Amino acid sequence: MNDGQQANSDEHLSEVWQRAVETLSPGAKVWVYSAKPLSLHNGIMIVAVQDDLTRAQLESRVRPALEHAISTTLQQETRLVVTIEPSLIETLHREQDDLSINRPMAASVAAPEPDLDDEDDDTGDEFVPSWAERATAPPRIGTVAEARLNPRYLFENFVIGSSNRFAHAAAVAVAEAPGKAYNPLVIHGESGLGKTHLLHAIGHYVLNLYPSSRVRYVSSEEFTNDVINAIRENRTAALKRKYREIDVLLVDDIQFLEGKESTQTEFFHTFNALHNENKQIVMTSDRPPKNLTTLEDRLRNRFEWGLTTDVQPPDLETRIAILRKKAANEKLTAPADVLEFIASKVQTNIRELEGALIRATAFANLNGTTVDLQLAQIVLKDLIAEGEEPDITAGMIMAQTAAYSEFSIDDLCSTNRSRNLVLARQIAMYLCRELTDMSLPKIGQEFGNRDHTTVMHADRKIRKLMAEKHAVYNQVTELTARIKQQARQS
Ligand SMILES: Nc1ncnc2c1ncn2[C@@H]1O[C@H](COP(=O)(O)OP(=O)(O)OP(=O)(O)O)[C@@H](O)[C@H]1O
Repeated sequence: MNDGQQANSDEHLSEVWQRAVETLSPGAKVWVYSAKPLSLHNGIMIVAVQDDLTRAQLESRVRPALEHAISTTLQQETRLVVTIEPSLIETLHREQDDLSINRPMAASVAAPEPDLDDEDDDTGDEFVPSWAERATAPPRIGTVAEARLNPRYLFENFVIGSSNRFAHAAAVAVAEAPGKAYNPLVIHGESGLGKTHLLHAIGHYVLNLYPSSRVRYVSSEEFTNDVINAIRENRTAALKRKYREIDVLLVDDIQFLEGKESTQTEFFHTFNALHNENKQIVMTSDRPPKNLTTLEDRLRNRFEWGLTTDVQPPDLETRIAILRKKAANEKLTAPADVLEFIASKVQTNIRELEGALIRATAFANLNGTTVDLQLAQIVLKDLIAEGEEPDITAGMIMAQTAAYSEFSIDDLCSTNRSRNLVLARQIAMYLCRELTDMSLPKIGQEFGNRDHTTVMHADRKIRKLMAEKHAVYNQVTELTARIKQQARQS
């Protein structure tokens, strides 16, 4: 982004913010008068206030109204992240003196961003992220960068789809303003869906943005071992230094803390020490914290202080995009029909998805041949049989959607066009596309003999809505889970 574009984007940010503020009641306006919008990226607006009290009031009283107003203006569901900038008071006074009140202040946060949203960007190798230019900013704190991060787990290599869009946006927000956006951030989801990738990506991003910050990545198992060894060898002071004298703590798989009493106690104190100092904590888990039932209440409770977000299995388009990116990054050659075949067969675990691609290309390499569809089908036969999804029918999808939306199957097939019913019908059509092998005309037939273009339109519309509206996304995700469960039982 050049200077002119940056100025335009600052102006846009400021305008969106002002419009939202104008919709507030006079009582609510009191809490936003000194707030400053800093950045707007991927459905997250970061706003700075000068102290904890203002942040708490803004979060509890004004947030819903502001989010609603901003989302309406932008026509995109937007979350507000409130950060604290104590220097804001002075800056405000200075700026008011200058009569340039609307100019965003925190250059380090509002500077141009890499286009993280571009799912088709396969030019990762040449891409120089704009934060690389900012990396010369004065060190924020500390002098040692401590991280063992996988160099491939970068935001640039992470393909965004409706299944992970929110988790990705939250991760970027946290990486841009550690300790200020969401603290702690917990990302949960089933195995192989990108939680560790996002955790490492946060670490890389922070280290690029703030080269001297101290980032520590640890799995819960390593943390447990460290605690056990420290106790045994009487080195608890060193343990405390290791985990408390850092700026960003990234903890993978916190479900493994369950049932480990002394580790939980140590983690509790570590958490408190870091959180009190506004140091960032990010954790991953295979379940939401509230379902970590054998974790001490006080820990579970703290895990819910910040933001909890999930990653879901990716849809077909995202799976294909992930394979394309993987093939480009690893210089693997596989034609489009092979990628589509693998993506259509391996649906629930990205690690397995990548594994299938690597297996097919490795087999071809070893045999001095190239990968084609026939070869992929033979090589992956066993893996695909294992991972086969239960058979899902249009009837199941319609029955579950009808029950969920409180309409009847007849309603879904009728010509009635009331708003809620149209949405439910379109979701059901979309799910037929996503979860079955039925052709467009066949789906149309199932829904009261509709034309295939109606199904195509529904499919496109729901994809778009899922990317824009968290409510629709959640609805579709929940319905998908119910349908799969029914299919498994029948
Ligand atoms: N959205 C994505 N784009 C590109 N690659 C992805 C994406 N999601 C996951 N991957 C890749 O899939 C593999 C598995 O991801 P990862 O290890 O982060 O999963 P996880 O959720 O942490 O699993 P587990 O709970 O088993 O540790 C990694 O190689 C990762 O790079």
